[in-house]
Amino acid sequence: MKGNAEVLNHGKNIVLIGFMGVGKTTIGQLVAEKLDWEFIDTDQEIERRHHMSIPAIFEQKGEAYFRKVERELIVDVCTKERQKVLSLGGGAYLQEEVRNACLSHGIVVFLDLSWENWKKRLPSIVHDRPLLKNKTLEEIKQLFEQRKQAYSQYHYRVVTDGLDPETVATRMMELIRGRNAK
Ligand SMILES: Nc1ncnc2c1ncn2[C@@H]1O[C@H](COP(=O)(O)OP(=O)(O)O)[C@@H](O)[C@H]1O
Ligand SMILES: O=C(O)C1=C[C@@H](OP(=O)(O)O)[C@@H](O)[C@H](O)C1
Ligand SMILES: [Mg+2]
Repeated sequence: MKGNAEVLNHGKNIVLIGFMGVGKTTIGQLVAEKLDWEFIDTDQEIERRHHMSIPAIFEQKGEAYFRKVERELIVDVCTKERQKVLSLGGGAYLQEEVRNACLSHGIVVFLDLSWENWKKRLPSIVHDRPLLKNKTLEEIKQLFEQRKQAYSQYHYRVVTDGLDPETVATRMMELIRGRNAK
C-alpha cells in the first residue's frame, strides 16, 4: 500500500473534518502511516509553532486569533502542498475560506459519529477542548447539531459508530480508492 500516491488521488491532500473528538487526529495519523505520507494535525502544528497548548492559546490570545492562525495554516497547506494527510480542528471548517480551500484542492472526508456514541467520549476529551469546558451537556448537544450544516460539504463520509480507529482508517482508504478506480 505504501508509496501509492499516484493511485490514490494523484497525490491530492486528504483532509479530515468533523466535530471535536470524533477521531480526526487519531485516524489521520493512521491513514498517513498507511500511505507513507506526511501527517499534519492543525492543532499540533499551531501548538508547535507557538510553544503553547491550545487551551493556553485560547486563554491568552483569544479564539479570534486562533481562528486566524488556523485558517492561514490550512489555506497554506491546501494550496501549496501535496501528499499530506491533514486533520483539522473541529471548528476550522466553519470558516468559508477553509471550506473552499479544502474542497477545491483536497479530498475532504467527514468523520461522522452519532451523538449517543459521542457523549461517551466527553469525559476523556473535555480537559483540553476549551469550547467544551463549562458547558452543560445540553449546550454541547446544541453545538453538535449546529455544526452539522458546515460538515455537510465533503467528498466522502465515514460513519464511525462502533468502529475502532484501524477499521475507520481502512474504510476511509477503500472509499477513496474506489472513487479513483472509476
Ligand atoms: N474510532 C474510535 N473508537 C474509539 N475511540 C476513538 C476512536 N477514534 C478516536 N478515539 C478516541 O477519541 C478521543 C478523541 O480522538 P481525537 O483523534 O483526538 O479526535 P479529534 O481530533 O477529532 O478531536 C481520543 O481519546 C481517541 O483515542
Ligand atoms: O471544534 C473546535 O472549535 C475546536 C476543536 C479542537 O480540535 P479537535 O476537533 O481536534 O478536538 C481544537 O481545534 C480547538 O479546541 C477548537
Ligand atoms: Mg484533533
